[in-house]
Amino acid sequence: MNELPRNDASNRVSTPKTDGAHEALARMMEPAGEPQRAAESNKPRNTRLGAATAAGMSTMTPLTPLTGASDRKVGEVVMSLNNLTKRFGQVEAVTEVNLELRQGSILGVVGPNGAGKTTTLSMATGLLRPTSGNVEVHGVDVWQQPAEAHRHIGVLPDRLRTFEQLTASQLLYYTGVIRGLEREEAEQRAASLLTVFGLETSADRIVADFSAGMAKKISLASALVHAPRVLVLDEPFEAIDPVSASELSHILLDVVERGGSVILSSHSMDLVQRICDRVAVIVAGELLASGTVDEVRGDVTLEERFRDLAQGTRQEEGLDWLDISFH
Ligand SMILES: Nc1ncnc2c1ncn2[C@@H]1O[C@H](COP(=O)(O)OP(=O)(O)OP(=O)(O)O)[C@@H](O)[C@H]1O
Repeated sequence: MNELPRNDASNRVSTPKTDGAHEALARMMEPAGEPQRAAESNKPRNTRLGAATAAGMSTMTPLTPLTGASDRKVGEVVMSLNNLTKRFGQVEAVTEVNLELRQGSILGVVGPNGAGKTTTLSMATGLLRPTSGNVEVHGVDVWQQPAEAHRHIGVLPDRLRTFEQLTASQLLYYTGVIRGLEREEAEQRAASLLTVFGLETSADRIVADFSAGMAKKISLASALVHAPRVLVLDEPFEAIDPVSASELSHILLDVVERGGSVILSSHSMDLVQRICDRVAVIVAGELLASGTVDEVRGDVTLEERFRDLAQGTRQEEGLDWLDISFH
């Protein structure tokens, strides 16, 4: 059983004992050729996974106890978006976006509504064909060798498309099998992921009956089942309650500590600032800033920087006419 954090400053670095789920996630995320990392999974860690969900709910302070993202050591480039452009008829949704994701990094993509975040991430994962430009993951072109590329990528798409008439447990199992896992391995991983995401008690429920947040969690679990090296997550925190958001943050931190890499979009500057080491700001389809969070925000908060960049393209318009309604 996990040791639960106390509701004081001492829970900023909790030291949970590892449980079966944690071990399973460790095994799943283990990059080939680095067996020593598995042994390290027994060390006390600044992470909590789903097994303590219920008991932790009353005591966790969402989004506070995370280690400094800016100190994160990142490695080689694992995904590169090269001159990506997408046109929908007359609309140029994305214009020549260049981005790199490095191993062990969490890259946050931010931008106002309609900026082109989903379009960019959809092109990155092979869901949407670029008008021009290309995407490589571990040196494999996503559009030229889709099967090979998809072995490396786990995707949480914007609009959840899933086999929702399956139970949660079936969905994870079949996703694992489709992704090439042996049946027994798929079964084990499905059980582990249900625990990691705190969905054990909903294992036999039909996914169509899940709430928006639960549906997001099961989709995220599905994205992890084949232990991809790169996770591409479109708004993973949308519709997630603060406690689950905190747990999800820790899961993502666990993934990158184990050698994975994450690119995610979010509207929460606070969250991006806390868990991402790098950030990219897209406005009106163009990449206006990218780099470490500190580089991008400069001497203001990320939110202020974001507002400056986003408002630079927007016309001021008042609602003076609305006064009439209140007279
Ligand atoms: N299938 C499509 N057909 C036509 N236009 C599209 C299509 N998909 C996206 N667009 C347009 O491309 C632009 C970028 O949309 P996108 O969904 O990538 O923005 P976003 O940054 O993800 O927005 P949000 O934060 O609101 O989710 C918008 O102008 C949108 O209307």
